[in-house]
Amino acid sequence: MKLDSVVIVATRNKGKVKEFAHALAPLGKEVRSMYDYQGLPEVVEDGTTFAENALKKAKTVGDALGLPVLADDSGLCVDKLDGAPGVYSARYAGEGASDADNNAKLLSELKRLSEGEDTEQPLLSTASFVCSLVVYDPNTKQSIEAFGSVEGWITSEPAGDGGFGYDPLFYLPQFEKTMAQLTLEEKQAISHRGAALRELVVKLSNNKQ
Ligand SMILES: O=P(O)(O)OP(=O)(O)OP(=O)(O)OC[C@H]1O[C@@H](n2cnc3c(O)ncnc32)[C@H](O)[C@@H]1O
Ligand SMILES: [Mg+2]
Repeated sequence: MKLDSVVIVATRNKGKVKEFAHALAPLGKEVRSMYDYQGLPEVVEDGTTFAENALKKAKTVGDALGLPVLADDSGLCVDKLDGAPGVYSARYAGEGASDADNNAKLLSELKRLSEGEDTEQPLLSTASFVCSLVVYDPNTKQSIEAFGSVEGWITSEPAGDGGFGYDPLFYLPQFEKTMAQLTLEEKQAISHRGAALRELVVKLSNNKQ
């Protein structure tokens, strides 16, 4: 399997679309998303793992279009919250929640846990962003998977307006910045999605089917 010059990503997340378009442009690829096709089925993200949900997205959309499709299921795992919000990251504050709602919920959960601690710390917990990617070809039923992650801290002081989702709360000590303060290039070089995409490109180039 190999990626066509038009890469269809089974997503409705515009932040993801922007990152994939930016990352794949140097490889001569144009990115399309679910916004570019009419009448696609909704994907029910009821898997218990990121990989399961990514495969479900790629299969649902790939089967509907009859074309190979790339899908991304990703999220934030916060150590002090035992890995939450995890696969529920997009709907942490409820179905249809905005990024702002989810970020507010995350801060309130973490602040509740640190109540009574005598020192006021801006860094509330270690955390990781994780990303499962799957490319699925409905013609051969073959799928190829890749995974990436990045470690950081949740900060009580949101900063930056780049990226999307939980980026303003995800602090990277090595940069002394949040993910939302990085450029698209900088984010891609260190992010879960960047790492997963690099792994996927290697796997695809080694794949002879
Ligand atoms: O399912 P699709 O249509 O791809 O879009 P989505 O936004 O619902 O995406 P997910 O189901 O994979 O949920 C992942 C959530 O995790 C968060 N997330 C994932 N990657 C992120 C990133 O790079 N930066 C910040 N937050 C991220 C963000 O809140 C996402 O909504
Ligand atoms: Mg989703």
